[in-house]
Amino acid sequence: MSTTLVIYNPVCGDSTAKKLFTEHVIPLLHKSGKIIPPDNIIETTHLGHAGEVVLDLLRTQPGEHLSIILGSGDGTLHEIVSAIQHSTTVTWGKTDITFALVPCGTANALYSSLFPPTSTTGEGDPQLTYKLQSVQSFLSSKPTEKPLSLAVTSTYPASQSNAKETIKNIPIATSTSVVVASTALHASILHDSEALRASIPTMERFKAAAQQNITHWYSAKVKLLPPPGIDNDVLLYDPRKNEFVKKGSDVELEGPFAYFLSTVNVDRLEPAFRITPLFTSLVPHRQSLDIVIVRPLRDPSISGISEEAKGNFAAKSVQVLAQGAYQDGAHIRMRYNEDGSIDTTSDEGSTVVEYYRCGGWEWVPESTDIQAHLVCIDGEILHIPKQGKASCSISETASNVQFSVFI
Ligand SMILES: Nc1ncnc2c1ncn2[C@@H]1O[C@H](COP(=O)(O)OP(=O)(O)OP(=O)(O)O)[C@@H](O)[C@H]1O
Repeated sequence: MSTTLVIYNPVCGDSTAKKLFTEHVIPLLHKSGKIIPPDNIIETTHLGHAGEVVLDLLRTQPGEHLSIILGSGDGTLHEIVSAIQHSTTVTWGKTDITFALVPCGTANALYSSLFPPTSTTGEGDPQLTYKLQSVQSFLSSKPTEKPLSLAVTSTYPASQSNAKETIKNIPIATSTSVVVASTALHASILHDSEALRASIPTMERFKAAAQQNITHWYSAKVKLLPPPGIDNDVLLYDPRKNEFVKKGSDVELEGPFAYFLSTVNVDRLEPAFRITPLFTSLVPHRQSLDIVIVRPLRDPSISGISEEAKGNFAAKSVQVLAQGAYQDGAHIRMRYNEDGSIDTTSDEGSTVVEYYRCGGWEWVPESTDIQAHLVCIDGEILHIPKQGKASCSISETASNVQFSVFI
């Protein structure tokens, strides 16, 4: 059995989802013969509402396939997937959910990765045409469905052992990303920008949060794990060859870190911010995470950890993001000259960014570094307990449910 649900978030992005759905999306569905009963058209009224609606439907109308026309940003999609991941009281039969995404959010990372803004075609209003591509695929006679990978991240307490048992591997919190799982600068910005929401209601709060954190170096140890399966390796991008090279079955990295961010399903976090560009230019053969790491001690002009060094390095972190990620992903080719300046044309010198492709990661923060204890999962913030750790791994399903997108 197949059910179609329409869900839109009226307050996401610039709050135009309701108008878009009333004037264009729902009439288009009806015109194409997809009559959606009013009870299956939901305007969300509160945080978490979209997840509640989907769980209710899975409980009352268990079926093999559910299509959701979703008008939102990435946050609402994350809520739906997380609600299903957390629904441990119910064992779902094998279920597929396919989303027809209508980008109505602020960033729309997933939509703009699947439909890069330059690909707009067709007649009429180009902006509207651009936004309806996934719905048009849903309505076509042979829709293409692209499976979504999930990145499941859990935080763990410090291992405690006594004579009888060792208490470990019981997560404190778990959340599921369809876009991003990060620590370091990105997690701090998302965390602090929420705290600034009341005093700076505009997007300027992200800039203010970045300024608060740009000089911080995050003390942690990292382990990268291979994708599931036999004979899989952690891969590191070699810009000279423009290919990934094998780095073995696990890779350990010492901090400090300025930047540590992994993505699934996307090459960008907003239309112009291509932070993991290789996801679309060197397409992965299997489900995996792309990770971008910046470790300041790779800079030849920095000999140790000092406040002065942190201040000097801040400009380079900005350069990686502003002249790299915002310039079509140019940061992956940046190298250090001997004096520490950044070169985008050279083939020599160590890379500024380490770009890995792998199946998961473990982040163990230094207990004295409070900021290193934050993890960002599609905008949701998890807190790693003191002496604990965070662990992230790729997954195909959440609670037996497989997700995909009409493309
Ligand atoms: N009626 C509502 N009132 C308040 N919040 C709502 C309502 N409906 C949904 N929400 C919440 O709005 C939040 C933001 O939604 P969403 O992420 O889709 O948009 P966005 O933040 O604008 O976009 P993006 O994630 O692409 O930046 C979600 O956490 C969702 O739970």
